[in-house]
Amino acid sequence: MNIGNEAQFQIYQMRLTGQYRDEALCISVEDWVARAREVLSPEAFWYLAGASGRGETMRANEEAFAKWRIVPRVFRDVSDRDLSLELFGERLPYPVLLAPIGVQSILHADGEVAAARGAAKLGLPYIVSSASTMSLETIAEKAPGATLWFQLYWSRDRDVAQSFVRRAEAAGCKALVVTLDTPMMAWRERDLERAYLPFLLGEGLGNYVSDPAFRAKLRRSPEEDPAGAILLWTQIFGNPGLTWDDLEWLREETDLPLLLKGILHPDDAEEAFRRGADGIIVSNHGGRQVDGAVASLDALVAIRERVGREKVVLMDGGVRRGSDVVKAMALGATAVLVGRLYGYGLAVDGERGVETVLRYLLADFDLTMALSGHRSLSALDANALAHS
Ligand SMILES: Cc1cc2nc3c(=O)[nH]c(=O)nc-3n(C[C@H](O)[C@H](O)[C@H](O)COP(=O)(O)O)c2cc1C
Ligand SMILES: O=C(O)C(=O)c1ccccc1
Repeated sequence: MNIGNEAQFQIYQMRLTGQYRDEALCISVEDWVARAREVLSPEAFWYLAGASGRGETMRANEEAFAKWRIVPRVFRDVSDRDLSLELFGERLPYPVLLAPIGVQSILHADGEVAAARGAAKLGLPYIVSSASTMSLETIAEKAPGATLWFQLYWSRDRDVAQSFVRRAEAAGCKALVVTLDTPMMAWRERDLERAYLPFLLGEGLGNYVSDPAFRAKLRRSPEEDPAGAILLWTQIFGNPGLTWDDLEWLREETDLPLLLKGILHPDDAEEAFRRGADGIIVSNHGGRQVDGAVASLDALVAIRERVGREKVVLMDGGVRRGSDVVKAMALGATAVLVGRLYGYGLAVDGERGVETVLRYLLADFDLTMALSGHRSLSALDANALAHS
């Protein structure tokens, strides 16, 4: 059965067999957000839900989807859908990946392991953040079925950056994502009001304190002197001095598919491919960095037009429902990443929450595809849409 019909059936089945548990079942995105808000401290909730500045870009990300409407087609035999795609030689069941989110222990005690396992239940790749609570190796070990990618915060310290790349390869990651929009944190008013930074609590350093190159820079071990490790981290985490020429070093450092995340300008998109990137992720970091930045979906349209049809162009920002995925795909995304959405699932119910919130997103996507007259991703293009 297709995932959409199956999920509907399951929900009604629960009611029929008396297993429907009101407190365990969120359906809409708004339900997940509201429940997450109940279970999380204000600091943790706003860490996840917040943005930079006025939140203009975060809102624009969602509103950009509303500027487009789907124009459904009929008489197209949609009884069986195949929404899979091939990406870097691997088949993905759906064009959806889990975006890197740092310090997931803030959201749930089982943190990244729960999220990676939830993703694995649906066969979706999980992108491990450089700033994960648990080390990449721990996540790989405890979520054995998961397809992992690694997100690199390119450290100012080249030994650490290089060591992270080696570890991503050794842990079996399928791709390397380099995030370029966060060499420093933006002006995040909610976090600043509370003087809240996870790292000050020693959280989010899982990949650093376990790293031989990082440890070699410390006079005393992180176990003996946690404050020393935090201090070093603040000094080497970001690297605002990077330029396009540095990419050559990283490109030679690894044979993994290399994606640049945080691209918004068509000129940068073009340059990325010219310099040997295998893909880009059109993203404004969920509106957490440059407030007032262009919405991801709008940037996607301009970038796809520039780089042509063949290049791998992923996008994230504002993907909340099935129709959003349909629209992004129709506008030229190779696949989309979801960020906060699975964060809410993780907060509400750990592994099961992540699996459920993703299952519902995919169910909605599948049903929207079917009802719009699309049986596969290949036939989906801007012809399927109209401006609202
Ligand atoms: C709480 C939180 C933490 C994040 N941490 C990272 C990170 O460590 N590395 C990274 O590249 N992006 C990070 N991001 C950005 C996401 O990968 C993604 O670009 C964004 O969440 C997409 O927007 P959405 O939340 O609207 O789906 C983070 C986002 C959130 C919400
Ligand atoms: O909050 C973020 O958006 C983010 O990218 C991040 C980076 C390092 C640690 C935690 C989150």
